Amino acid sequence: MNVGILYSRIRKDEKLLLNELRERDHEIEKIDVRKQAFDIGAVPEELADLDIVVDRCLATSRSLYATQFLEAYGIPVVNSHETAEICADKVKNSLALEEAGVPTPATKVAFTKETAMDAIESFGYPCVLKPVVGSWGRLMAKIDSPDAAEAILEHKATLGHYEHKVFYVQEFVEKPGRDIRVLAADGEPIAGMVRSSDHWITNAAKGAETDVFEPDGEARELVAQASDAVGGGLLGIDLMETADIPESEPESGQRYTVHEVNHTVEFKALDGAVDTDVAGTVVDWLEEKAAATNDDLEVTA
Ligand SMILES: Nc1ncnc2c1ncn2[C@@H]1O[C@H](COP(=O)(O)OP(=O)(O)OP(=O)(O)O)[C@@H](O)[C@H]1O
Repeated sequence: MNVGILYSRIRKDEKLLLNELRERDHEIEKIDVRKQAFDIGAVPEELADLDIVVDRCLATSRSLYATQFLEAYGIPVVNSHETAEICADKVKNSLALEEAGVPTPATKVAFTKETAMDAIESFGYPCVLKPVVGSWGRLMAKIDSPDAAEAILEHKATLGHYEHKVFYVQEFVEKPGRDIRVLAADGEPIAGMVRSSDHWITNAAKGAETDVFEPDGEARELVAQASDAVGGGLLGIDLMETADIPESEPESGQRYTVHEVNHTVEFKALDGAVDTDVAGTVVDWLEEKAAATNDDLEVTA
C-alpha cells in the first residue's frame, strides 16, 4: 500500500511505525505538516496516490484541519476528522461517552468563576479541574479546599487563554493509585498497560511504573463502546478502576470508568510494557483498513 504519514516530529512512536511499514515494503510518503500547504480546490500532487494517511500531528489544530482536507480530497485518513474533533476536546469526549452509556466520571462545565465554584461545591473536595484541550496531564488541578478553588479559578479567569475560561470540573475518582491505557483498533484491544504512581496524575507522573494490563470481559466491552462513541479508529482508551458498584445493580460488577479517549495515541510506552508487537499489529490493521476502503471506492465507482 501507499501510505502517508502526516507528522511534525518523528518520535519513537513514528519510528516504530515507519520501520514496520518499511519492513513490509510499503511505499511511504512522509508529509511534514509544517511544510505542506492544503489547497481547498485541488489535491496536492504528492498526496494524490495515497491509499491511506495516518495522522500523527502533535498539534491538535493542525490535526483537525489536515484531516478535514484529506477527507475533502477523498483520501482515507486515520483517525477520521470526526474522531479527532471529539477526542481533541474533553467536553465533546465526555458528552460522547455519556451519550453512549459508557461509565465516565461525573463532569460539569461552567463558563464563569461563580458557576464553576458552584459546580466544585456540588462535587465536594477533592475534585478535579481540567483544561478542555491538552494532554500529558498538563494544567490539571486537584482541588482540596474552597480556598484553593477560588485561587485557581481566579488565576484561570484572569491570566488564562480563552480555552481556560471554559471550566471543566470533574468528580475525583478514588482509583487504586493507577490508571489503565488500552490501545485499540476500531474497538479491538491491541495491548493494554496499567500506569502506577504515588502522584494522583498517574499517566504522566515522573517515575510512573507501567505493567501489562490484560483487559477482562468488562474492560473489552467498555473499550469497544468507547471506541464506537467517538467514531472508531486507532485509539488510546483511558480507564480508571472504581469501587463504585451501583447500589441499584449490585450484580452489575461495574469496576471501570472511562475518563478519556485519545486520538493521536502514543504507543512507545506500551511497546516497552507488553510482549505484543504493537507496531506490527497497528500495521496489520492499517493494511486491512486501506484494502477495505479501496474496495469501497471501487464499488462506488
Ligand atoms: N477525575 C479524576 N479522578 C482521579 N484521577 C484522575 C481524574 N482524572 C484524571 N485523573 C488522573 O490524571 C491522569 C491524566 O488525566 P487525563 O487523561 O484526563 O489528562 P490528559 O492531560 O488528557 O492526559 P493524556 O495525555 O492521557 O490525554 C489520569 O490518567 C489519572 O491518573
